Amino acid sequence: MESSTLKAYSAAEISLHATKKDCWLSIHGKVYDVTAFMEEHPGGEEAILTAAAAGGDASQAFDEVGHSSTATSMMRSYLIGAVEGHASGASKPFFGPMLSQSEQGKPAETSSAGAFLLPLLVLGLACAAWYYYNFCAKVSS
Ligand code: HEM
Repeated sequence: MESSTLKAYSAAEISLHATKKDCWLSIHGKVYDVTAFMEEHPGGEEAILTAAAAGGDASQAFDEVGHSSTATSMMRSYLIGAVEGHASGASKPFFGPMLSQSEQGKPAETSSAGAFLLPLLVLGLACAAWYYYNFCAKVSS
């Protein structure tokens, strides 16, 4: 994968770039130079600078905002490297938390209940139609 060709940066090095004119962030094991993006960031410069000043690891802050898929695809343009020793981070899927939630949460139950009710509904309608046509046939004859 691309992560193997990325340059590795230590957490200490990333934290040195925490100003408006030179700002790096690490998000899920990848390093982004967001200097050029800060002014355009819809969430404001401050949000990014605060995350950078806090040591550069903005993974949690980024996830908590619930950034859109547009935001995640924009990140690619600012990617400059990977965090040193963060092997799992590079391969960790971004949607991991969301997937595990739906695996154990209510959405799964709802969909299996729906899958069970639909055939019952079809069967019910078929029985009603059968009864209706039989009844009509008896009345008309
Ligand atoms: C490379 C990193 C980042 C990119 C590309 C990015 C991109 C974006 C984009 C495109 C939006 C508009 C809403 C959306 O599409 O989700 C947004 C909103 C926002 N972002 Fe970021 N963002 C980054 C990092 C961060 C970080 C580190 C924080 C720290 C807290 C942050 C906080 C916010 C906030 C507060 C909003 C506003 C949400 C709202 O008003 O609903 N972002 N960001």
